[in-house]
Amino acid sequence: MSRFPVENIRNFSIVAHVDHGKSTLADRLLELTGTIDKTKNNKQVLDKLQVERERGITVKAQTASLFYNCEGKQYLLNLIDTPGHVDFSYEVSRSLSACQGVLLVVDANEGIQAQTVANFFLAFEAQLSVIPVINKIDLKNADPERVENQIEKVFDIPSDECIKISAKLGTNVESVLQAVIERIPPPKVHRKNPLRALVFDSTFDQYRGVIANVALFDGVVSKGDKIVSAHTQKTYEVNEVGVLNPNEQPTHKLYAGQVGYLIAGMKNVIEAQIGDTLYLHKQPVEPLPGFKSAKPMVFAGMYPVDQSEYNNLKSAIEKLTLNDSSVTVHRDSSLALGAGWRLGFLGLLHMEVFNQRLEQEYNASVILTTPTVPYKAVLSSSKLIKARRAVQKNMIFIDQNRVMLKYLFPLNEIVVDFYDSLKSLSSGYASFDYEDAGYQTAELVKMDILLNGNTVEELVTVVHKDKAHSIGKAICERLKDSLPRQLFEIAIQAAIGSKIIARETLPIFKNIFQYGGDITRKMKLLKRQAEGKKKLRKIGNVEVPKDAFIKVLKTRSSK
Ligand SMILES: Nc1nc2c(ncn2[C@@H]2O[C@H](COP(=O)(O)OP(=O)(O)OP(=O)(O)O)[C@@H](O)[C@H]2O)c(=O)[nH]1
Repeated sequence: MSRFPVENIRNFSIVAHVDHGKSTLADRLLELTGTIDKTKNNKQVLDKLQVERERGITVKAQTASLFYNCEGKQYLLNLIDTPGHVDFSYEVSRSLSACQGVLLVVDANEGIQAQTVANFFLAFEAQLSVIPVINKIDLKNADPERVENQIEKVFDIPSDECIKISAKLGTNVESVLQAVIERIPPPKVHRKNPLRALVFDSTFDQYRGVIANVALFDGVVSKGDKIVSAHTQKTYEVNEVGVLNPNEQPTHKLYAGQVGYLIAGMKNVIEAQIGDTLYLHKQPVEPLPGFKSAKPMVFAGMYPVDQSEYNNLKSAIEKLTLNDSSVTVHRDSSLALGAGWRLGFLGLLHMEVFNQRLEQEYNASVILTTPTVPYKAVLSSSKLIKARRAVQKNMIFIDQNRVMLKYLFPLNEIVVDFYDSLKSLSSGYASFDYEDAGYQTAELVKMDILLNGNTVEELVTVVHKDKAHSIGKAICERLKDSLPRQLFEIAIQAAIGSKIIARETLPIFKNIFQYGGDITRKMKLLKRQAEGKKKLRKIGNVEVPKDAFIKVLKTRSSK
């Protein structure tokens, strides 16, 4: 790694609105620099997680070091591919701390969207060089000139600085690499100073412990060095250092200005804080500023399906939060569900992805309660508190066809279904981003869902008074559709305090043996029923499959 003096290093991120083509551009850059084989059908190579491949979205920022020859000089380019969805913007802001520039990718057909604006300002505030890249110029409806004008108008970047490419076909991608070298400055670091390494991400490997992604601001770190964590003041020996290429490739050393990984026998989340500074033993330094902590917007209770799984789930949550530090975790317990946690997420998609990763990567089976947002309640006998609707704050025309509107919304009106409704109403044209605007007063009620008179803890929710009836009715109808019939009638009710506001009745189950028929079919049915029982939760004497909770959650979204 000593072959790369600081002036031959460029650290940059790819940022964009969701689906504008970041991961596809990253594939082409990996191919062009020979990091991955060009002959293979490479698709979103840096999206390594199963959940990313299944959903076709990036949820985790990924780092790759590329080696590139330009005019006789060898460059080391450290690329960080970031997620586009608003729920994962915390990943973006952290990644930018290890960079001096960004490629701001904009779809040549869709033009500037909400996360394009949000990401531009993240980069601008961090004083990074911004290279606008207009992607998908191969599309029939592409209009790169219109997008150039938008970029000039909204971001004040001269249109001749835009690079027009097709990441899919590879058209003009080489000029992106040229621009990275010419327009992004090398990092401002000092190799002769004592080591200062920022931990900007980390993952947990079952055999090797914590693998920390580090950006070196000063000095050098070598295998065998004794290092100290500024956060815990614990000392460790470095077992391995290296670069991600895009898989781990050990190197004996990492030098200031470089980005790579480090393994030093850290075993848990408390030892490996994201934002921590590592320095050499006996050479203490002023720690780097670290990161603002993420502010969770959506909260849900999480419990093991089976209480004997509590410790396994605890360890799975700890390992996964190491890789996703934006999730907040507090111990919680419920009479009905036993011991569990209250988790805070940045949005509903974030919650779904976290749950899916727990199931896929840690084989955990969990019950999640209805997501809620935080409230501050002032107990008062008078009716002073008035509900507030969205209030328009301002309106800016981006060009003839596009307008940017700012509103003040109650958070619970937007986290669940707002984005989907906006997309369908605008035929996919409108996009959306949000930030916290503090607490407001509102008329809210706590709504219980009862099965034969017993409260279903997972479905207790806070709703606006005016919407309680329609949401309660929809939940009861959906529960009726998704609950299996049982040997007795079930009353499904929505209640506010002692007042019932909606009711459905699930009729009695008819035994399959009444119909006679093929014995093997009956055995199959019984076997399936027995397997299904493992995933059942008993509420009073009513058995509720886990799927039913998920279906009901989705009902709430559509109301
Ligand atoms: N026609 C065309 N399609 C492209 C181009 N670049 C990307 N795509 C397609 O656009 C879709 C989204 O591309 P991705 O690279 O996954 O987008 P992304 O910005 O990484 O998405 P997120 O990480 O989820 O935000 C995929 O179906 C790509 O095949 C391009 O240059 N031309």
